[in-house]
Amino acid sequence: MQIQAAKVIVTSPGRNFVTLKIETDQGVHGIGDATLNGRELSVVSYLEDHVNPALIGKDPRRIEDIWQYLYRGAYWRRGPVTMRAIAAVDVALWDIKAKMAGMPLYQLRGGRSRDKVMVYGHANGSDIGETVEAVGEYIDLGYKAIRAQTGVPGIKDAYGVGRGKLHYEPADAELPSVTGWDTRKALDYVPKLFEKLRNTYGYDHHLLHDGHHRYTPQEAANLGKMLEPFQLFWLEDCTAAENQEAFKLVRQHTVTPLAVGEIFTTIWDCKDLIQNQLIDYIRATIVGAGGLTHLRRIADLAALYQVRTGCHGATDLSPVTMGTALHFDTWVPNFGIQEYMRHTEATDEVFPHDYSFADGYLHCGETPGHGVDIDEDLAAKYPYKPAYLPVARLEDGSMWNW
Ligand SMILES: O=C(O)C(=O)C[C@H](O)[C@H](O)CO
Ligand SMILES: [Mg+2]
Repeated sequence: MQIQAAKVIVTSPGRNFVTLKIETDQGVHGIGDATLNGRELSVVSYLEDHVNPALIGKDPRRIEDIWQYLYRGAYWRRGPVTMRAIAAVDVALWDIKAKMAGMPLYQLRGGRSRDKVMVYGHANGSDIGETVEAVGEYIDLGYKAIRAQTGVPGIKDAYGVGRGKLHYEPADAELPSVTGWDTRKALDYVPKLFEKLRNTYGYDHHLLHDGHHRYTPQEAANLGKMLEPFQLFWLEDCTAAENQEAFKLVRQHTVTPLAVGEIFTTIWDCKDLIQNQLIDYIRATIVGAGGLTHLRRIADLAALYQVRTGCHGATDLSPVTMGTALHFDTWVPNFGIQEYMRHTEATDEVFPHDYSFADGYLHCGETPGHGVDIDEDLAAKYPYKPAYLPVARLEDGSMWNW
């Protein structure tokens, strides 16, 4: 069996997605997601110029060997561009293998560990009142877990505050737009949101919050401590995770559970936080961290330390990643939760898929493979549109973490 063709499809049904399609001499094809929000074309070039030519003629069943060939063979290791390209190849090959086996992907991983996958949705509003209302709408939709973000008086376009109710899309400008940040104001306002949420809806639902790398370790510890009475499911990216020693300070001061890892690209980024038990949930995901082959290693390491998974699932991860993540989530023993931001209808049409949402849970389908495909004719109707994530600046003009 041989790989006959590998092509990259760029489409923008509301936002940009990069998809790799691998075709075999047996008529079976597989697809993988290679989307890197705001830097999409760099992965297109990595695949078209440096990876795809080397795939032709290879045996698509040798997934592990091809993974190692692309990782070790590049010499230049890790990084978001390399690892997304590898992830796209890896997922397309697993799709092919599962289709050849006539099985849904989770069966090849070892079968079901659970019946359904608990997800969290994104509730946001321009102030506490609006966010409380948005959380209520998610509760009405059946969600068991909800991430709550609020605008903060005095901060221009605080992180996480979308324009629509169910869809949140920060990458919306041809050049990065400038948003603001002020830790003092956020530390005063955010705990009040969670107090109001618990007073309004009680403690039956899981609540989550994303600090989006903005607090210093001391400020993050302070926030975690102030949020303790409201029993969050997790506080995410409370401080930047380049210097992972910093998490010791956060951990010493708060028992609020911590989640990190949506920008991690390999097990090496996760290792110290996991082994030192400085986090409770690892957010690495299929497209970000080298595909199913590599994410499974991260999950197994995490299991040794009672760290659970919480795969990133924002809208910049295509339905291909969501479908594959759901097969992973259905199998992985140390599952925690799955993020689920709904894609737009146009995106769902371009990527027909068999997963479905009911009562706060996502269910992966039983179609052989990962259950997601791409309608190439429809995809061609939505050409690439440059779109960037915003940047953040403090009031005095200093650059800050977006
Ligand atoms: O979903 C989250 O937790 C995020 O932080 C979303 C990110 O801002 C988004 O994926 C960036 O492209
Ligand atoms: Mg996040």
